[in-house]
Amino acid sequence: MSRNILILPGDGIGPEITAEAVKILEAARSEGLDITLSEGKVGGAGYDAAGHPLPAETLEAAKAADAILLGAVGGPQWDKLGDISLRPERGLLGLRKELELFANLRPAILYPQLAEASSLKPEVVSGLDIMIVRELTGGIYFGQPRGIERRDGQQVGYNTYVYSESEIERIGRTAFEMAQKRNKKLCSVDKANVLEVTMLWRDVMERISADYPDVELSHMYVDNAAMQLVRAPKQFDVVVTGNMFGDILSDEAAMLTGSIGMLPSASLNAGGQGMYEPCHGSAPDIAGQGIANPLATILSVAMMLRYSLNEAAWAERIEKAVGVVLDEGLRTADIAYAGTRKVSTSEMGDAVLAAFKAQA
Ligand SMILES: NC(=O)C1=CN([C@@H]2O[C@H](COP(=O)(O)OP(=O)(O)OC[C@H]3O[C@@H](n4cnc5c(N)ncnc54)[C@H](O)[C@@H]3O)[C@@H](O)[C@H]2O)C=CC1
Ligand SMILES: CC(C)CC(=O)C(=O)O
Ligand SMILES: [Mg+2]
Repeated sequence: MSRNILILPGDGIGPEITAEAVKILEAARSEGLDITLSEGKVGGAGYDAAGHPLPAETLEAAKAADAILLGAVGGPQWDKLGDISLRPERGLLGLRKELELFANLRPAILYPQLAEASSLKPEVVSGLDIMIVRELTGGIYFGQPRGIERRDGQQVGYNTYVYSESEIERIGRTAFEMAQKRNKKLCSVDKANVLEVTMLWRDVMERISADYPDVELSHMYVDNAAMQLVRAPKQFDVVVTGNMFGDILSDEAAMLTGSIGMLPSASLNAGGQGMYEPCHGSAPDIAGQGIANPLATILSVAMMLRYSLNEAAWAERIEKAVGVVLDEGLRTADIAYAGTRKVSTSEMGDAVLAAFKAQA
């Protein structure tokens, strides 16, 4: 049966990078992978077309899709919208919440060819392979109450950091299962020395660890984790953390792999449906210049094939194609250094496509 994939390019560099990833999906389809592609609008593009960052038509198509590929949302032209519920980022948050995509997997893997592009010394990062498991539908990004209001003659802004036991338990179990499939080491990152919500987080992680006796559970405060990630990142294998800490730590981890343009992600719900997107944003500073790195988006397609479509062999072909192109010395500007050949977004996409086809 044909699997139905919804493409949501979004804003800024979103359309540029998803176009390169779609080339790979179309090549796979022409070689026999049974998929159907359709496209929708989200974020600022959704607002401009339909007056809402998550148009009803897009939400309906997303619910019906077997998997979604999203570029990125946001941009300065929409930051001025007075009604914050209409801003592009709310479209993305709405999609995550409506589809209950609570488990966000962000693998920070250093391709050996990019050791020199990493922000850290090659010996500190060589062989780096961390899986960050970020809770995606709760925490401070969703907690109520939230708002900005006048109190005592001045404006006060507030958000609520809230997690229920069941929300912590389900992301915890996802992380323990991931650790079981990998190196049986799980580090839970919290701020349990200050925040009650993360004291509960730590207690739940401890309680459920009894069901995974083969996994070694450790705990780390988020400030220390941020420091350890740049001091000795290879001490981590699977990291589980809440929505905001995971957002921040994964951008930090991206730089260990050479660039934010290298980090793919999968956002999964309990039914295995998934949305796949690069970890970066819409990069308005480079949008329209044809210089964005499409590899995080292309690698997100590999994650889609592995996690939602159960097509690991196709996923491996994509990952291998990326390796071939890096071996050839091709680099977008963000990962270029002396001795490599700087290429545009579409040249990089075409090179990956050629390396992908060469494995047919
Ligand atoms: N998942 C999403 O759709 C996300 C959306 N955003 C939105 O994106 C907009 C810009 O946010 P920023 O904080 O600037 O984060 P950003 O991730 O868009 O950009 C940060 C820096 O990384 C660079 N960069 C990002 N992706 C790149 C790529 N593929 N290749 C080369 N360089 C790349 C950018 O040029 C910029 O200098 C905002 O509106 C923000 O809300 C931010 C993060 C995630
Ligand atoms: C809603 C997004 C802008 C949050 C984000 O930065 C991310 O998911 O990486
Ligand atoms: Mg982010």
